[in-house]
Amino acid sequence: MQDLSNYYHFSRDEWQNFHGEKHTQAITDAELLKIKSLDDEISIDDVKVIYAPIRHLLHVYLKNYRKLVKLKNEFINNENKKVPFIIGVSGSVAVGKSTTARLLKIMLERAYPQYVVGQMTTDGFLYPSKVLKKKGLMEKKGFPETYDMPKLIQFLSDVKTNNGPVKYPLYSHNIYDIIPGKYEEVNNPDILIVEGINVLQLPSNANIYVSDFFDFSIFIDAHADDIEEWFLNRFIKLLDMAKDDVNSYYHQFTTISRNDAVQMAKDVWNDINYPNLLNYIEPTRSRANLILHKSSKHQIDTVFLRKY
Ligand SMILES: Nc1ncnc2c1ncn2[C@@H]1O[C@H](COP(=O)(O)OP(=O)(O)O)[C@@H](O)[C@H]1O
Ligand SMILES: CC(C)(COP(=O)(O)O)[C@@H](O)C(=O)NCCC(=O)O
Repeated sequence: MQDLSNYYHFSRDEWQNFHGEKHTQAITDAELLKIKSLDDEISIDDVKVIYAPIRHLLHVYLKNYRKLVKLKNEFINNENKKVPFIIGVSGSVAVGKSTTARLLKIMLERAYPQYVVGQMTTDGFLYPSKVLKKKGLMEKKGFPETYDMPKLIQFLSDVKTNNGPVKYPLYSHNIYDIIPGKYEEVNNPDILIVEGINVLQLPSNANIYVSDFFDFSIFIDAHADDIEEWFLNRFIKLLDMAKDDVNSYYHQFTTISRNDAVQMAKDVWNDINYPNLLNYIEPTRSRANLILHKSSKHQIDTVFLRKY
């Protein structure tokens, strides 16, 4: 276990008091229901108890960030240009990064209707399967060397420079590869949420890191046994979705017995995703501003806020 003495530790009960609005509800029941209908997975209780205070904390960081950018521009006699506020979300494969990022996006959009809030994953910066095969890295997908990190850093630098739309490639779980010729665009956002297993890593041959572009970062933490269960559940969902889709990578696993398919997914967890978590993802946890620890069923039981 890493030393987390550099963090304030809060139980769920303690954390829920920090939503910042003394007399009014931080989030209305109608808002909660709308968020819930967009994602049945998230418990309303978590939104109220955990995410409303996070939104308030982000407001503090955002307000300070904007002020600092303005004062810095004044210092160097530059005109005050918008610089996107970037939030990084990290944690294991299948710990719930994209679900959390999606929820944060909705909550921030509601808090700041005047702001453009973007959300993306770093999956698109994995090398395409063709390249991974050539490098003998197909069985290591998700390990640091399977990402084109210089390309990701250039992308984030372009986003911060904010001189027009910036394109990035797209990964599909369905085809288990980068989608050839398909790009998504980040266009002048006020806030960008970037989620990925690799976003807090410090490659030894680099002098600039992905996290240098972050103005706030969150690590989602849980016991490996719980994450394995969530990985297997998601695998089963993907199998169900691929039953009639011959183009899906997962279709091949629908033609063998369910037990054999689940055994294969367990092997993927044990051989790839678990070692990746242990060796390359978990060691980055203590770099995050905020750590959300989940217990079984995805319920967040402890929140760690970095002191300095
Ligand atoms: N708060 C939550 N409550 C219930 N299920 C969740 C929650 N967050 C994520 N999940 C489920 O856990 C699995 C992994 O989540 P996902 O967001 O895809 O993880 P990641 O982006 O880290 O790989 C998915 O099946 C997702 O539906
Ligand atoms: C593409 C990924 C590295 C990204 O992780 P995720 O978005 O699922 O957190 C991962 O989903 C993956 O494909 N890992 C390789 C082994 C596997 O799970 O099939």
